[in-house]
Amino acid sequence: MKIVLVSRLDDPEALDYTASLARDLESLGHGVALEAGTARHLGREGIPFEEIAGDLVVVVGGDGSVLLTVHQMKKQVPVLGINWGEVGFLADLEPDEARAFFAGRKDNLQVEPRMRISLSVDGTWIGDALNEAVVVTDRPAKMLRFCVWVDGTSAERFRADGLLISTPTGSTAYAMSAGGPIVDPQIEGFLLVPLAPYMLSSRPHLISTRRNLEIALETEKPAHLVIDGQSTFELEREATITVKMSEDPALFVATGKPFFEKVNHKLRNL
Ligand SMILES: NC(=O)c1ccc[n+]([C@@H]2O[C@H](COP(=O)([O-])OP(=O)(O)OC[C@H]3O[C@@H](n4cnc5c(N)ncnc54)[C@H](O)[C@@H]3O)[C@@H](O)[C@H]2O)c1
Ligand SMILES: Nc1ncnc2c1ncn2[C@@H]1O[C@H](COP(=O)(O)OP(=O)(O)OP(=O)(O)O)[C@@H](O)[C@H]1O
Repeated sequence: MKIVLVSRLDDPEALDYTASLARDLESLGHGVALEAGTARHLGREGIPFEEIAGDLVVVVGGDGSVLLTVHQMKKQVPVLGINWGEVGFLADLEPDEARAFFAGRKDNLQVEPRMRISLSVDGTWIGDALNEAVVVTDRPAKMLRFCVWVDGTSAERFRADGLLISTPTGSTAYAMSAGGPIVDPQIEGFLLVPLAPYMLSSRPHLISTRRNLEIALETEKPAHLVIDGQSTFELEREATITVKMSEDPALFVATGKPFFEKVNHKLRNL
């Protein structure tokens, strides 16, 4: 296989581990390259995220590192995360499991697609999100007003600190903290979770990807949209966000660890 390795850069032990994993994978007969930032830290030449291609990207880091890699790749390549982070929900293997995982496989990796959401603001595409897009006010302790349009019908109008538009993958991240449900990643849907809504009762909504979903910002206050904690966009006053299922899902290598076991083990005692 042609494998690209990405390491988190702020931890020398993760970089050392990545270098030794590169040697192990080469000795198993794989073609190994390093992502440019990782390579620079190891004194080698590498490939920028945008140009990553091949059969597999191995990310040594936590969820932030996996999100960054998926966000930066122009063309999605299957990702396998090795958990060198605090939670590592998206990083399935522990460092001591990686060698046995690769020793048992030459090139028959099973890959699971994970839906992403494609986001446009006032008709211009701004990016795809694997976890979520969150709209937040620029001014602390000020509320925004939102209207949610589903198939041209005004479904909900409310004031809140912000609004999360999450994927099922993101349901275990920010959306969970904001009171949203855990959504099986095999379901395709848009999960809307308001942040501190100003009303007596408000419920998260799970909306089919077959519907036309638009979020209108009905406010004069400055706001930002953040994708996966990676990119931030300034929103014009009264911007309209169009939400679609991306045609370019993220691809994750299936390691055989059941999703609901991970929920139980990794998210119970945070
Ligand atoms: N209050 C919150 O829960 C909150 C606030 C801001 C951002 N976030 C999340 O952080 C993500 C960015 O990650 P980061 O590591 O760069 O930021 P970060 O360093 O602020 O960490 C956010 C935490 O969320 C966890 N996380 C991220 N994606 C997850 C997922 N799909 N399932 C379970 N846990 C997950 C990470 O392990 C980490 O512990 C955003 O996409 C957002 O979902 C959460
Ligand atoms: N190759 C890279 N180039 C630049 N920045 C990187 C790279 N890899 C990781 N980062 C950044 O370094 C930080 C590492 O955090 P990461 O989320 O991986 O670990 P963590 O916060 O300890 O774990 P978790 O998110 O699982 O709790 C993130 O902000 C990530 O975006």
